[in-house]
Amino acid sequence: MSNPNAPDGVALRASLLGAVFGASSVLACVSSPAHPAGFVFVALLAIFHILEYYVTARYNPTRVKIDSFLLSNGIGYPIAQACGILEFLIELYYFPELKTVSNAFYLGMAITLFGQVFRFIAMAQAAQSFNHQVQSAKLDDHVLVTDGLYKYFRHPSYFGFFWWGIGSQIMLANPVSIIAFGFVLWRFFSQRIEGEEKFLVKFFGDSYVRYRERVPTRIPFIR
Ligand SMILES: C[S@@+](CC[C@H](N)C(=O)[O-])C[C@H]1O[C@@H](n2cnc3c(N)ncnc32)[C@H](O)[C@@H]1O
Repeated sequence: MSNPNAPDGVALRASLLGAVFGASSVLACVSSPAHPAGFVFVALLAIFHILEYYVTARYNPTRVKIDSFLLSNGIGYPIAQACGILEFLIELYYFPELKTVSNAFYLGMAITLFGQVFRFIAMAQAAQSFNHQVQSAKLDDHVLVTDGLYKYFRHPSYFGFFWWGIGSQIMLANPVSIIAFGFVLWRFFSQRIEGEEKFLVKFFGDSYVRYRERVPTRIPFIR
């Protein structure tokens, strides 16, 4: 069986993501100053995956593994990101004026960065209770987290990623993907939260039921 935390596998992924981040950042600055959104998007995507591993390693070191980069996160995720990039490229070809730097670019980038920081803080605050795979059996060190962002948002890391995804499509000025990402992410988190909370009620009983009554998700239309 292959080692889920093989140092060579970690080093390879970290270096490749770092190289993608560096190259896209340089290209965003030099190669197409009027249309940097595609390169900025790739740079932010690389940073997202680097931080998924970094925050897990820093705040949840007993659970970190190669999968913490979230690079093999089911087929739906790469398909969705590829569709966003494809829409961007098609519209860049046919309607280049749509993709020039505008207020939407800055607004989208700000929303994406906000979502990134939010998720980072949530993962750090949940620490060993955070797990990229929804747990169906309670581990000994799994405690109910109700402080920090969790005091005001019931699922802050999902809230952060929800806005990361929508913000990235606003930044790319992708009208179709803004709507598609909003719908797909909403449906995904709606179902995931429902399933996750069944286990949280099983693990923490009344404490979780009371917490759920008190604290909303703040993801639109998911109480
Ligand atoms: C990917 S993490 C997401 C955590 C949370 N849903 C969020 O968005 O910040 C999934 C794991 O977090 C655990 N979890 C979710 N909310 C929790 C809480 N308030 N306290 C402790 N563990 C929690 C679940 O049991 C699950 O195994």
